Amino acid sequence: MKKVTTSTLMQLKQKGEKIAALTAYDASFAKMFDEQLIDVMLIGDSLGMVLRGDDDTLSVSIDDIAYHTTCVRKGTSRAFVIADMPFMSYATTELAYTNAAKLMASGASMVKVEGGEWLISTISGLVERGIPVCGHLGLTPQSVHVFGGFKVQGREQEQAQKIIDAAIKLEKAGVQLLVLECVPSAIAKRISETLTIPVIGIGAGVDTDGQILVMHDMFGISANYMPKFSKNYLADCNDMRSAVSTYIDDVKTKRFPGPEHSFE
Ligand SMILES: Nc1nc(=O)c2c([nH]1)NC[C@@H]1CN(c3ccc(C(=O)N[C@@H](CCC(=O)O)C(=O)O)cc3)CN21
Ligand SMILES: CC(C)C(=O)C(=O)O
Ligand SMILES: [Mg+2]
Repeated sequence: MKKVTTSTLMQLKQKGEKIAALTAYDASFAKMFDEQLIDVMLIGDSLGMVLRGDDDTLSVSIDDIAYHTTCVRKGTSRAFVIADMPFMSYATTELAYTNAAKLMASGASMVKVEGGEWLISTISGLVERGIPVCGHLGLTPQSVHVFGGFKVQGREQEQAQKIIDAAIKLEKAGVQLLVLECVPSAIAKRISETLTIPVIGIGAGVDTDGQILVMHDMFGISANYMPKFSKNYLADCNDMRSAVSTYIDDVKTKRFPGPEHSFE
């Protein structure tokens, strides 16, 4: 089967076809998601919360992500695999190079970093050295203590404009994909229309170029809590494979997310 690449994702956006993504942390689930034709799998630093049971993502290490990336890579034959750079692993450009190299060597095809303006030179340096980068704006969970909680971002005009400007700058710096988390749907729509690269939303409304969920939320089994933007796809089918394929189908047909999973 033909592998999903950055060009495939770009083509999906150009054709107006939605990108379906899930987090994955091990080979068995990765294989199941891959067989159901998920487009993208992310080894998220959310593993600190859903696997380890922490209240935030801050204590996840580069070795944690590298280990789970190895696991996911072994279960994947088609999907595009992205690995999160954990908290402080890209605090300087030099650190970013060393740590991104570890994740690529573990089987990632792209790394994801949280932040805007301050990351521009790090991102262009990574891309110039051959490491594809995914941006992440809006609610960036590694800044939870700066935000004072997991709160929707971009509700005030000035803050919204900052996110829009950052998205444009990230694209210019060379990111080939952007995750937008917990921002008002109208802002996510505007950014998705403005950028050439695909925008994948989580709690960002139905008008982004794709959707991502934490797999445990999609199965309704998360240890801590269930964010409003998630949906339990096991609730009315009782079969994991059907839950995954219904989620993918709902993303492709824009049945997910509904207004009840989105913010104004
Ligand atoms: N299980 C899980 N799901 C996630 O989506 C997720 C993680 N863990 N860990 C890493 C980050 C943290 N995320 C979170 C966590 C909580 C909220 C939350 O409680 N949001 C409120 C909105 C609050 C507001 O209105 O400002 C909500 O009601 O959903 C949002 C994102 C997203 N990511
Ligand atoms: C929620 C997604 C986008 C993420 O960054 C994670 O799972 O860590
Ligand atoms: Mg993350």
